[in-house]
Amino acid sequence: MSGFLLAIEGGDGAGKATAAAEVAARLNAAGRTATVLSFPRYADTLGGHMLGEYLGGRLPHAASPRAAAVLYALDRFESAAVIAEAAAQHDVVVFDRYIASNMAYQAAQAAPGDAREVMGWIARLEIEQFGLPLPDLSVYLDTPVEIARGLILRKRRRSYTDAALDTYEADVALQVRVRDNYAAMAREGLLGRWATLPTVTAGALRPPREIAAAIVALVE
Ligand SMILES: Nc1ncnc2c1ncn2[C@@H]1O[C@H](COP(=O)(O)OP(=O)(O)O)[C@@H](O)[C@H]1O
Ligand SMILES: Cc1cn([C@H]2C[C@H](O)[C@@H](COP(=O)(O)OP(=O)(O)O)O2)c(=O)[nH]c1=O
Repeated sequence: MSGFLLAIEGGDGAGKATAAAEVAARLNAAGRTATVLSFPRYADTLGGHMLGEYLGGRLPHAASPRAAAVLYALDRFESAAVIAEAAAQHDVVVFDRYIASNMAYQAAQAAPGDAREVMGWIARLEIEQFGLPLPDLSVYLDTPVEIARGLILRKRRRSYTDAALDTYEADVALQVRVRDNYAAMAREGLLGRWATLPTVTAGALRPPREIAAAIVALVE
């Protein structure tokens, strides 16, 4: 594998998909080759299909954090060849969510005393057992929960649900714990190097091109 693996991370509605697309466009315009891989890959893997059922509330039982984590990890495990191919053919592969998403979200749903253990368990599952590559850099898009919520409501309809907010997005307390978990991962350098990028200055969202330029500067 040769390409630089850049993970864009953050809560729901933080602006990850927008930033990932802009970063790839900027890199391509500057003569580098870049591509975006978005996880979960709902339409492309068995794990992704099951996750669509789960997030759309169509599975009969709630899954425990570790069980849900296995589905997300399976979606990436099934995508290993696609990741390797993307990295072989591009200078930069931009992930719109990667392993840290699983750690942040599933630990946020574990019992408080079990959260750290769940994060470590997921990292070991995905890196050591499933053999997925570590990212070279993870960028945490730091968007306040109330602004992110407004952005979620602007998103187009998702493939797996007709609801404006999916099961996770509807839960504000969960989104706050997700933020805390990302902050801890970035502070402690779990899964490698991190950069935290505030997307709001003086109460206003920074334009996507400015956010993308800051990310490209970090990659370079
Ligand atoms: N920096 C920004 N300024 C204004 N609108 C944005 C910005 N980033 C994202 N959006 C809009 O907010 C919505 C959610 O953004 P998206 O990138 O899909 O978030 P995520 O992938 O983190 O869930 C989309 O409608 C998108 O066009
Ligand atoms: C990729 C990934 C996502 N998630 C969570 C975060 C989101 O709340 C949810 C769906 O991912 P998301 O990227 O928000 O999909 P969409 O933009 O189509 O709504 O899954 C995990 O818990 N683990 C993972 O590994």
